[in-house]
Amino acid sequence: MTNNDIADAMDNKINQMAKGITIVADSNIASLNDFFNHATLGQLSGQTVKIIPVAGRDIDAKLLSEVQPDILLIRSVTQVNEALLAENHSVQFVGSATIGTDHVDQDYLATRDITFANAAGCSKHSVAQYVLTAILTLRPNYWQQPVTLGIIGLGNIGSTLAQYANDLGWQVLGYDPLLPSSTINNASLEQVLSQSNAVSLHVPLTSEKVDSDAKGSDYPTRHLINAETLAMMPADNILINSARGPVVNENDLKNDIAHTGRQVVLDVFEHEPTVADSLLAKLTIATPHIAGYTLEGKLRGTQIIYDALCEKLAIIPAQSMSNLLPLNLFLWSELKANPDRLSKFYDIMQDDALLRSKISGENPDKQVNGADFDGLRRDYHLRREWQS
Ligand SMILES: NC(=O)C1=CN([C@@H]2O[C@H](COP(=O)(O)OP(=O)(O)OC[C@H]3O[C@@H](n4cnc5c(N)ncnc54)[C@H](O)[C@@H]3O)[C@@H](O)[C@H]2O)C=CC1
Ligand SMILES: O=C(O)C(=O)[C@H](O)COP(=O)(O)O
Repeated sequence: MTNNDIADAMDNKINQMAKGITIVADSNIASLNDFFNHATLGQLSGQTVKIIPVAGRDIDAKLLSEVQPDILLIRSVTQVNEALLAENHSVQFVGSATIGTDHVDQDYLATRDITFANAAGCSKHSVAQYVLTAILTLRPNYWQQPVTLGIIGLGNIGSTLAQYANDLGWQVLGYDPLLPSSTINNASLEQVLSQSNAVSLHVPLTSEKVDSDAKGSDYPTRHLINAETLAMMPADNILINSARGPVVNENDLKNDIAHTGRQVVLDVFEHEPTVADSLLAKLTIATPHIAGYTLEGKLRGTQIIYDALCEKLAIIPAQSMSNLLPLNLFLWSELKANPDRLSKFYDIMQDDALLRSKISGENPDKQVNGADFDGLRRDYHLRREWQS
């Protein structure tokens, strides 16, 4: 690019901004049009707003090169990196309405001076409630008896789950090498795996550090659960993964279940969005990456990136999820007093049955295919977050 080209590109950009804001957004973002419209952005910034909703997996380099949007709003299924943005010269803000950020190359965005925001903590109660529901559906006696819950990763979700566990009178054994020790961060990985009745994973997906690569972690989580760590778990210890699929080595998991008969609950899968029947058939509960999919969890995700965009545009937010939420009658105190109402609060076995119904008998590989997995997520039923 010559200096003249750069000057032309900048002129084009200034003209475009004068015309308005163009947003390409994952159509699965909850209440997209309620948060991102002329009244909530345009009037305040003095620009028109054009929003282009696209299925998350269809947001690609070609589209972003043709449309040249100013804003990109995504969820977890869009990989944001140099390959996606190399031919785009316009994006100034990327917002992901998710907690996880493993799909975003934040270092690359920084080299392009693109602001990034994610929705930290947005569905922490929803995911914690999913985990409790799974455990208490499989072991209803745990409502009344002493239980040791192992939690790996004690950030927003893990620590919220620990609060519910303490509220039920359970003991928590937690492991998080990146946080100081505490009443819940109180054990080694081996102790958590070997001494709990159920172990739940709440870590981000991270890889090993390679040479001086700053992206890796000193405590990588990819395949953290493998043949060696599974061997530390007694056979009657439940394993729950609602973090990211590749945290668990699925081949090792299949072997472990074949030998131990362990009860395993997966919401996320190593080869998502496809799920092989050879794995699904061995799982006690399987759901299509919906642990955080309550109305509240999804709306909070949208709210957080909307607020971050308003900050970027230097405008005061004009929309709030409280305007969009219907009355919520699901009270944690009521459920605790009436454990038999659990399936009315959240019927996790219905989600399990829907996923299993997508196994195609005609397909020799027998698997849930990606379109069906994504369809279940797109058309997910209304689920509410329990209130404290
Ligand atoms: N299934 C679903 O619907 C959802 C899944 N998630 C997943 O859950 C993950 C956790 O979410 P949050 O708790 O909100 O994240 P967070 O960032 O608040 O906490 C993650 C914790 O994991 C710890 N950690 C990192 N490496 C570790 C290791 N090797 N061993 C033990 N601990 C380690 C960190 O120190 C941190 O405290 C997200 O990164 C996302 O991938 C999040 C929301 C919904
Ligand atoms: O927040 C996260 O991290 C999640 O895993 C999401 O709840 C999953 O949602 P999608 O972005 O995949 O819809």
